Amino acid sequence: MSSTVGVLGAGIMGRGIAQVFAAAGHAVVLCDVDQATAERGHATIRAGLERAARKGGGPGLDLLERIEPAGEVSAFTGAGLVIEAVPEDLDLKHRMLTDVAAVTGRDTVLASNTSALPITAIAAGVPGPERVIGLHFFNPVHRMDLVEMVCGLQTAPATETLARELCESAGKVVVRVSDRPGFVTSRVNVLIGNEAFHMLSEGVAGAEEIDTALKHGLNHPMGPFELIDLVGLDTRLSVLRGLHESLGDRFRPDPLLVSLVQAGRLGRKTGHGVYRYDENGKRVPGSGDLR
Ligand SMILES: NC(=O)c1ccc[n+]([C@@H]2O[C@H](COP(=O)([O-])OP(=O)(O)OC[C@H]3O[C@@H](n4cnc5c(N)ncnc54)[C@H](O)[C@@H]3O)[C@@H](O)[C@H]2O)c1
Repeated sequence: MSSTVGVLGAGIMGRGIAQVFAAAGHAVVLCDVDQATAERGHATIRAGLERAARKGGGPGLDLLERIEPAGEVSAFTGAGLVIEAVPEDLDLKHRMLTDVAAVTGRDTVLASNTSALPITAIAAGVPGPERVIGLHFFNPVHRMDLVEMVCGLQTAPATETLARELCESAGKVVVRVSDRPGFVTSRVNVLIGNEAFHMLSEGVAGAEEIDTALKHGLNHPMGPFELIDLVGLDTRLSVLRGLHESLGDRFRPDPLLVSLVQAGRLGRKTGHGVYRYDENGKRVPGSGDLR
């Protein structure tokens, strides 16, 4: 089987996934809506590696040569594994994997990095649904070891084996979970984040105080608002909406989160979410002043 890995979507997650597979020695094709967007993704990976190298860390710049930007899914022909990391939208993901299925061999594993959408529904109607699986990576991908491997009703055991082997070859710890809404991690994580917004809206404490309390009192490595700004408020809202629909009222998105997304405050990627960030991505002191 080919060890070439295709990544569809050169956003936050796609770039991270491309980087870790390239760092593990795989050839990677990184595809987005067009060539220019894919090349911007490649340049962003380079900038991150250069930043890490200046601080004396990171895997080095050599891996960039193994990442080929592409503007068409036809570039995935010959890949052993293709992972989609396009926005959290069932129809879009289903459409994209159907397009990828048309240009890849029947033994290519087709994976979705969805945070919470059902793999069985994404796979339904994709030619060869037995090769579709969920591979849920975590942000930032180069620092977070876990991959939740989500098996849909149609996922074949051979698909599981190949997907596990490839993820482990990139140094990941793989946990197999069933195809239930939110899997394990998203289900817990979005509840914590939503509760943090409820507390902020009720005036229990300010954003910085809530973040500090969970880091220092509950040993969370990041506060819930720091994490939401990293993940993207739009992504978090999509996940909550999906879980609200499937699991009921306890996942109803907090109105403040909805308003922030409507205002375009999507987190670090737009420079403003719960907190504000300067042009170097540094948090502006005192900017967590939402009430
Ligand atoms: N952000 C996180 O922390 C995180 C963590 C785990 C999983 N996820 C999941 O990963 C997926 C991607 O999230 P993200 O945060 O990287 O999103 P993002 O908005 O940063 O990136 C999405 C990318 O997909 C591209 N895209 C959109 N439509 C496309 C198309 N038709 N063809 C090719 N590319 C297309 C966009 O141009 C963009 O580059 C989502 O399903 C999300 O739920 C996100």
